Amino acid sequence: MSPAPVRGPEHLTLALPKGRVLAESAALLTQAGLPLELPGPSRALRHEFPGLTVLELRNQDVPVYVDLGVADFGIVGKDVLVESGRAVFEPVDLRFAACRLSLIREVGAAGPITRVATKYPRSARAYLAAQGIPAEIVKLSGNIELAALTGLADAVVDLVQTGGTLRANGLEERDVLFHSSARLVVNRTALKLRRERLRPLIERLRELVAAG
Ligand SMILES: Nc1ncnc2c1ncn2[C@@H]1O[C@H](COP(=O)(O)OP(=O)(O)OP(=O)(O)O)[C@@H](O)[C@H]1O
Ligand SMILES: O=P(O)(O)OC[C@H]1O[C@H](OP(=O)(O)OP(=O)(O)O)[C@H](O)[C@@H]1O
Repeated sequence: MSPAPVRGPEHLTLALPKGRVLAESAALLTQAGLPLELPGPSRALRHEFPGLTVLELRNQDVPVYVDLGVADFGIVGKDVLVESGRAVFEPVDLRFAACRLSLIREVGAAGPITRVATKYPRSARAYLAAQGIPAEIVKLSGNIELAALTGLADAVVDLVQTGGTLRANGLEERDVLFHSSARLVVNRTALKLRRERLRPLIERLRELVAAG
């Protein structure tokens, strides 16, 4: 493990997820005054700007980097944050990437739920326990809806936004576990050590979100 570079309190390290959250995060942070111009398609995983390092991560890794303090702050979906179980400070609901985590079955499916497929086992387990449903949970990595279509599972827990994926596949939403949107997350120690930069940034993001 190479030692982490020593950075002064004026330097910030930001964790951003690849994928659908990236572009809007970069646009919002630019509006908030960060010197952030991510390159187009590139294999680079770390980008350096004046006073700012940006790490490009998988969604699930953002809470890990922020909680362990390798990144001072980041942006990630509430769904991923809940699933991570990490108690990072979550000062701003950024409102974009809005969707919900739902229980889904084939249209008209009846009978008990005995096996549930999901990318969100922790959230699914908590929900099933609260409902008193003693189902097995199968962790999958993507295209979760296919598990209900193929009989791998008799229900799935997955994200719904427009409902287009459900309609296209003869599935229906039976319950909503919780609503999700992108969140600003901040390492608690960094908030103290780098407060002169992080506090104004949090305030600016709050204002931008409130202004819609
Ligand atoms: N259809 C959707 N509409 C709106 N927001 C969504 C939708 N699907 C996912 N999201 C939100 O955007 C986040 C990132 O989604 P994305 O599709 O980029 O991740 P992914 O490619 O499935 O994840 P990874 O490859 O990192 O496992 C999700 O965690 C969720 O908060
Ligand atoms: O209600 P909708 O508007 O159809 O959106 C929901 C779909 O969007 C996400 O998938 P995504 O397109 O990111 O593909 P993925 O399964 O590879 O994550 C999610 O997993 C659902 O499948």
